[in-house]
Amino acid sequence: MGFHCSHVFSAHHNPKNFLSLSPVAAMQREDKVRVPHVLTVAGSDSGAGAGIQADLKACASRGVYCSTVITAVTAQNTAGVQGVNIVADEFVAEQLNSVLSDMRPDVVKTGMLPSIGIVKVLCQSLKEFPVGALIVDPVMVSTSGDVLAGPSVLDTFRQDLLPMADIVTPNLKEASALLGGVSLETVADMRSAAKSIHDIGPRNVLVKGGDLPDSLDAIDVLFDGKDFFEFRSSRIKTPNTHGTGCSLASSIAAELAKGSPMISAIKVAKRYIESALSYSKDIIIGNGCQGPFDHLLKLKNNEPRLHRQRPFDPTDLFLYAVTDSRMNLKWGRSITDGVKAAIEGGVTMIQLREKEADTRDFLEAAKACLEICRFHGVPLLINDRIDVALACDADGVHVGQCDMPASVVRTLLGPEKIIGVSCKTPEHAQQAYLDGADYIGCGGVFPTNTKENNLTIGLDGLKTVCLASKLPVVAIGGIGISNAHSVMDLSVPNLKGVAVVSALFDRESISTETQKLHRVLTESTTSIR
Ligand SMILES: Cc1ncc(COP(=O)(O)OP(=O)(O)O)c(N)n1
Ligand SMILES: Cc1ncsc1CCOP(=O)(O)O
Ligand SMILES: [Mg+2]
Repeated sequence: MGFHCSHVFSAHHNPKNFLSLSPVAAMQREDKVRVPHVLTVAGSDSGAGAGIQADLKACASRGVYCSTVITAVTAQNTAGVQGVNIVADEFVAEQLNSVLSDMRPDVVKTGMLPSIGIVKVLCQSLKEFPVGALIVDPVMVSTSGDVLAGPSVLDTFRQDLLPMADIVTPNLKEASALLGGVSLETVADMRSAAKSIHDIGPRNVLVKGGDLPDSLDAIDVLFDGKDFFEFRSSRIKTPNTHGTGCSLASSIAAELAKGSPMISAIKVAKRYIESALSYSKDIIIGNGCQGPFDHLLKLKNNEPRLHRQRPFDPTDLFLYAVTDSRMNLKWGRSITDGVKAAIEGGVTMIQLREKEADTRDFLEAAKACLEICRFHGVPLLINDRIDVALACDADGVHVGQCDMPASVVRTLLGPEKIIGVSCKTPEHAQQAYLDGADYIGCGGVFPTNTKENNLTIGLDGLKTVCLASKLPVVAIGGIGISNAHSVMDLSVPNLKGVAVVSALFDRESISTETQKLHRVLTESTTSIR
């Protein structure tokens, strides 16, 4: 099917057709955003640690679009390369034509180029469709020691490809191979290798010293034809380094595609790889001696114990405890003690609302509370502070009309986290729904001393907002044992519970008051049914 398709379009017969937009199509694009784009020309790694798959992940993680031309399909895992199937030159040419003629990548990055024909086809395509920058990662031997591009390709590499490159990024073995087998053991050797490779024609040469013996740092040397630059990063002790070369080159490509100058592109790319390696140092994927790393810095958090076990359930809003640093101070309690007592009394959701706390103390308290809440299966949200929520991986945040807009919070926190928004009017409720919130907090229902200058909307105001809201609602403001039933007696289906501060935390025994309030709420909801 794919074969037929590519021939039906026959892009390479008339590539200009792809480039000239009709006035209508051009107009439709006027208000659109052009995104930075890297094309990677490389081999596929079935283990997905290196090659095309690493390039895709690195670019995605750096916020750059990545298209792919596949030069070879390898059977590969964490133990090594078991097989290589080289793609025919003509089909590499067809892929190149398809992408270059239509999508206009800003930067081309090359990896495994396993045949002379493929190198020649690539050089030809780049002459036909020039790009902003060409990064050549001269992949010859895999980190497991398997040969990915034989010596026969080297001459074509040197004669045709390297003179077109804006930067070439050999490791010590590759630099040595490009120079006919010289031995490279010191930073001084790397410098002279960079200079010799520069004589072949690339604008910049980055010799990577990751394999340099006896060094605490990973040192890379750049020569730009005039000056030498050294880039150091700490050597991360981990077996999970498969694909670092490909990923570094594609990250440099990504930064160049965004418009960065070469030196800053290399600096940013190295920092990114260092963080990803450090984050991934303990992950286990595969049984071989060299595992992949986690480009997106996400996998570790999947440990079930550390994760919220279930998606947001509106019944969690039933008895929602909101902490208050001043009340804790008044009663001489820590935040964690307050949270423990509220859970003991039966709260169904917790929000840390610590307006006075220093950020560092707040984060530490949030982490400790999160551990307690995860253990008891109670969702924990952070009031106002998206940074703290992100740093401790809380279950969500609650924001008000003057805080960060919920749509921005959703982008920052991702699709799974719980987002609550304070609403006083039907318009607020409508906007919260459009912004991707999960619930709304509506109040102050009754007068309160906990939040200054807060407008009281009464039970009528609460009912109006509930009826206009497509989201579940929790009522807040001056609610306690004496009036909680009047809130629940409104019996609007999407009013799911009450959020309380002083009725729990400005009391001698948090757990006793929580139990009492829980009973009141249960009694009013059963009497409604
Ligand atoms: C459940 C719930 N509802 C409303 C609020 C109030 O949030 P906001 O309007 O942002 O005011 P502050 O709490 O930040 O003073 C809330 N915190 N929780
Ligand atoms: C944070 C907030 N938002 C609206 S009213 C309120 C304070 C609620 O505190 P209390 O339950 O002590 O009245
Ligand atoms: Mg707020």
